[in-house]
Amino acid sequence: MQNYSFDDTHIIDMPLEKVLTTDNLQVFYGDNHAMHDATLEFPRYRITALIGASGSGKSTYLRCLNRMNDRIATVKGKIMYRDTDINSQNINVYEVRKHISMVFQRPNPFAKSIRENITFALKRNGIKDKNELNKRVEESLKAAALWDEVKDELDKSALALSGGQAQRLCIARCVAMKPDILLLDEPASALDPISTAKIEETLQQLRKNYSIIIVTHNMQQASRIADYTAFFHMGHVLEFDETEKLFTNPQIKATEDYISGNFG
Ligand SMILES: Nc1ncnc2c1ncn2[C@@H]1O[C@H](COP(=O)(O)OP(=O)(O)OP(=O)(O)O)[C@@H](O)[C@H]1O
Repeated sequence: MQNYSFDDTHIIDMPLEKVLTTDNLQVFYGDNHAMHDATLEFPRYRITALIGASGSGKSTYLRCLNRMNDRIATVKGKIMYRDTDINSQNINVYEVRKHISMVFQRPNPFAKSIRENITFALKRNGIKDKNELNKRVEESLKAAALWDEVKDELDKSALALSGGQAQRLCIARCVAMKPDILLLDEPASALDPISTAKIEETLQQLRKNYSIIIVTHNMQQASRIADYTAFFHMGHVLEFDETEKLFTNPQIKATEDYISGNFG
């Protein structure tokens, strides 16, 4: 692979209201310094895509944002959310995850009914009122564009759903807790094109009420849905800009080579 300078970067300051920022974020898996100095600002009510080749550090970075790397890696630097550094030691990570929720690559519904997939965390957080629970089930399934398909079978097993439906259920499960930020790690990579399109539509709708950060390998997907895009290369963020600018007029050679398929 061609050597690109890690000093040559183009990272814009976020002109919109910020929902989350990382300041000099670094991640170590033992001796492997997997993420170097990631300093980024994420906008509220927008979609930001993280792109880059396999192993460039996208998932590593994303997992830091709601402390999913605890016990796996050493994470240094600041992650500022509502004036609090959520990367500091004294933070309750379960509280963090109520505000910053993660959807994984493979749909992972619980072996419970569709309804219970949604209500499980709500009940654990003290919501017992049946009407409130029913309301949250309906609202979150509607937000994830799944309600019309499952409203008559809420008590059936979630394991009977298709992959695309199961992934939308996982999104609904997050949304039911009313987080601020949704993190998605390649949520459509295991899905067919129709299910992928449905997930993309769902994310476009969710963007009105949530701030979304999505890892994707799919550059068309990033250019279709993301307002801002960050390009990762070998554990460095080399470029961050409005998606349209990054794809039509990249400022960094590595980004240009990656998006034009001349990488490696
Ligand atoms: N749990 C882990 N333990 C040790 N090293 C890890 C772990 N997860 C990732 N790494 C290493 O961190 C680096 C970045 O990997 P990461 O999975 O974050 O990249 P990525 O850009 O998300 O790749 P992909 O697109 O293939 O998912 C790689 O060198 C990888 O081997």
